[in-house]
Amino acid sequence: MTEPERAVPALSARTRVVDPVTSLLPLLDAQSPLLFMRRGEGVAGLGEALRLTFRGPDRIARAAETWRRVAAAAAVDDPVRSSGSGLLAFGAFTFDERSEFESVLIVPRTIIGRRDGVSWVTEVTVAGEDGPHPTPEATALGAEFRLALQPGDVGPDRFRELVARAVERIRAGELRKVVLARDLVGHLPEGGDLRRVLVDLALGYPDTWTFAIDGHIGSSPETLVRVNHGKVSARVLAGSIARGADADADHAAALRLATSTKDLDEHRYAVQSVLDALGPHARSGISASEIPFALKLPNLWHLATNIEGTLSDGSSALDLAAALHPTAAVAGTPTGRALEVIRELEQLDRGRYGGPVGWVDAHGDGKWAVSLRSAEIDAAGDIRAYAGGGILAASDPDVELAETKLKFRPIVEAFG
Ligand SMILES: C=C(O[C@H]1C=CC=C(C(=O)O)[C@@H]1O)C(=O)O
Repeated sequence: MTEPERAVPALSARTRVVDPVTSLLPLLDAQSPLLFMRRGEGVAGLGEALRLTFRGPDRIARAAETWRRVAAAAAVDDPVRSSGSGLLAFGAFTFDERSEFESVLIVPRTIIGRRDGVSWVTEVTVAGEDGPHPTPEATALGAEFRLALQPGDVGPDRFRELVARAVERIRAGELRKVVLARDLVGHLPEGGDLRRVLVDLALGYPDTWTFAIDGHIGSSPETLVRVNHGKVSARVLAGSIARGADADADHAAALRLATSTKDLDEHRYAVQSVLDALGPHARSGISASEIPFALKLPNLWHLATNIEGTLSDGSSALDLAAALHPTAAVAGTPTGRALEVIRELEQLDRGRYGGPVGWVDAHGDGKWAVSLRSAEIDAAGDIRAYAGGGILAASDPDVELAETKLKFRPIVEAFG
């Protein structure tokens, strides 16, 4: 059944340069922060001028189409012309089309941006409404809190069992790779200031995308897709190993990862899925380094490949997120079979974990990460965090469990 085209409001966005903002974090709303930031630069949002929600199989493509119409109907005055200035929508999309969670695009009333030493504020007005714009004002962080996240629906033993079952099915030839995840749960104390969690994530993992969108927060090292003036880029991650305890052990770990057939295979599937999805949108070619490099994070080494190209069809960053999701870094190979196996074995609602999170502007430029190292926090304060790993024929359940512990570290420590 096709959904009737929804009416879109006429938005006006006006951007102005402001005095340098030293940190975006104290400006955020403590309970419903909106943020997409890396190395201190990025965008933050206050209030909501527009909230669009999507569900089902075409949720990302429909969001891209609706956003195209919102942007076409909008009046944008943007003298700053930086990445993230002007009109934009933050978005968070579910991993699975069957999720109970909503996929959202949110246009804040006020957007604060920071890049290359320039800070700006964009005020968004909805035609026919001239409600007050929230004033970006730094406020003191609320009381510190510590909470211990506990095993959720897929506890450690069950996860090991699921990995073993997945390995059997891969060895039987049903599929080549599947990404299985497990969960941790907890409860946010009444009035808990989520900016405390974001500060820890941003300080502990400065080279990752720290995000907070519609109660979904995390720090992801993986760039799903970035579009800037017709150029497209992505960073694919898949294949992981623990950091070593000292410099020699650390170097040896990176070398082990870079020469591990299992991890190189796991990585190859993830890169191929991104090249296949981007290829039709960049006819003059997409370039990817032949050999992945080892990306150092505070908790892990990952195999990483940077991908670049020039768009040939005017796709927006959100169109490309729709084409790319789910990559083999979060689903598996072949995709359809991997999704079925994930549903059957995990029986978890991943929410927006593993889905695209980021922003798109009125020109279609934008930055989207794959939500990893992340958690859902609902209105009642219930928290569910997720971490997973790519399973192949050679996977060992104990090793995979240990890897998820490392992947949980950013979010566990930020809450703890
Ligand atoms: C699925 C996750 O990581 C993906 C991204 C990087 C490395 C991965 C791996 O080595 O398994 C996963 O594909 C996660 O962090 O929950």
